[in-house]
Amino acid sequence: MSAHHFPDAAPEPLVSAPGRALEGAVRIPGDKSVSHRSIMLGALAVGKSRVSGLLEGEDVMATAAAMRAMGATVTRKGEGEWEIDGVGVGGLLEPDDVIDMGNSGTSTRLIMGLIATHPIQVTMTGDASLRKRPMGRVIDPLTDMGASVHARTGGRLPLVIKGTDMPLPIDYTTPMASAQVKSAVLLAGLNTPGITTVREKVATRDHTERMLSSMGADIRVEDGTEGRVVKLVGQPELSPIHMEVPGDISSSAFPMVAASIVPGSDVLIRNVGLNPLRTGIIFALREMGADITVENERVLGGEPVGDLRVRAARLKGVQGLSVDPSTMIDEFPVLFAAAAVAEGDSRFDGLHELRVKESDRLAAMAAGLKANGVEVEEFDDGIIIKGCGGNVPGGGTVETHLDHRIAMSFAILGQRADKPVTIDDARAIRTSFPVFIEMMKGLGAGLEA
Ligand SMILES: O=C(O)C1=C[C@@H](OP(=O)(O)O)[C@@H](O)[C@H](O)C1
Ligand SMILES: C=C(OP(=O)(O)O)C(=O)O
Repeated sequence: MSAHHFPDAAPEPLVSAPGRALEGAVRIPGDKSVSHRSIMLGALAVGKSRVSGLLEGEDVMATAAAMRAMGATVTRKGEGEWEIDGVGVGGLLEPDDVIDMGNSGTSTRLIMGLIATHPIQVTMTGDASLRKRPMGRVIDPLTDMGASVHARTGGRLPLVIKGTDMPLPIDYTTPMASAQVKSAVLLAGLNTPGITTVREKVATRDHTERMLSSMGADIRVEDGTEGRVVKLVGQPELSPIHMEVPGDISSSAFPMVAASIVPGSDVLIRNVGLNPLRTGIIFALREMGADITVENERVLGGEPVGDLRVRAARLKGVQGLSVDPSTMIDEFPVLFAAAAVAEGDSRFDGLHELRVKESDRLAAMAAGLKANGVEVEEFDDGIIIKGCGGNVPGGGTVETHLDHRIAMSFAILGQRADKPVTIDDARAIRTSFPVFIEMMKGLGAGLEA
């Protein structure tokens, strides 16, 4: 059960200080984006889906609970082994209580898409972080398709969404680079007669498209001069999924940065998902001088995977990246930690989306870096970080604002701090990477709960 069910429960601080050089091989838990989608789409298939390597973090468990509340049978068979008995497209039932999405934006926005074109009414809520996040970006297109939504001011949770029994296909251009918005519209398009079209100026992660295609849906993706166009033919019969979820590259980013910045480190990260719309962090770190090699490339569950070997390197600052931010959107906080240790200043921009994640990640990183003696300048859509060219001073306490990525980023930064870095509350780490602390300690990191 997630932390917000115990609002009075004590926070769990974490102290990070240098350990030894990081060494060893690890297998990162399953990809969060793929895990969510495997449960949602398994729930809409006809028959029994089997998924292994599922991420058993709180966010994915929120998705599982919601799909159960809407009639699917979602069963844990063993560690990471799950079975989903689908109700078929159009078969979702009205839950008899509020559904609680915890800390998870992906669960909320994608499931809103599913509800929008089923004739059911659902009340959704979430934790203090999720209740601050904007849902207008999905409310707008889902309303065009026929759903009605009553949300709190600013399109915020809790909200009531009433799906339509007469859905209309739409041709929608996403106003911001967001795989969640794209996926919400495509999932709504599943129970909509005709062709639903989503256009994006820059391509975002395409796990929904890949999984739907593997399940037999008629879905076409075309890249043109104005970006990417995805067309889905509605009301398919989806065959069940049988897949192994690749390791989460977003989680891998933490040991990747740690091994890069701790002198003498040499780490092998096995089985990492290398979908080209997710690999920005590898290129960004290499632009800063990191030593990362990809070995043993193969395909798993319709997604490319490989092993990453990361050796310590002297990182240098960068003035803007040549990498598209949407290919590494969740990895910026830990990249900022790398920039704080690097030699020379770094400037990152075009990152307005970071302000609407589990926390305002530009503000939270700027505050935490400053508290630990790093000079930064935060601006509207980015940040300038003055690299320390080695250890950061440290000694500060970081406010995580219920944001797992902020907590983990500072746990990594503490590995190169003169004085320990204190994280006010590490509980949010369970949303995406429950074994993080244990795994990092196993590699040699100095972390004390
Ligand atoms: O579709 C997904 O699984 C996700 C999309 C991204 O969000 P946006 O679509 O808001 O950019 C990302 O930040 C999130 O962690 C997962
Ligand atoms: C932004 C994230 O997730 P979500 O939007 O699903 O809460 C994340 O995991 O960094």
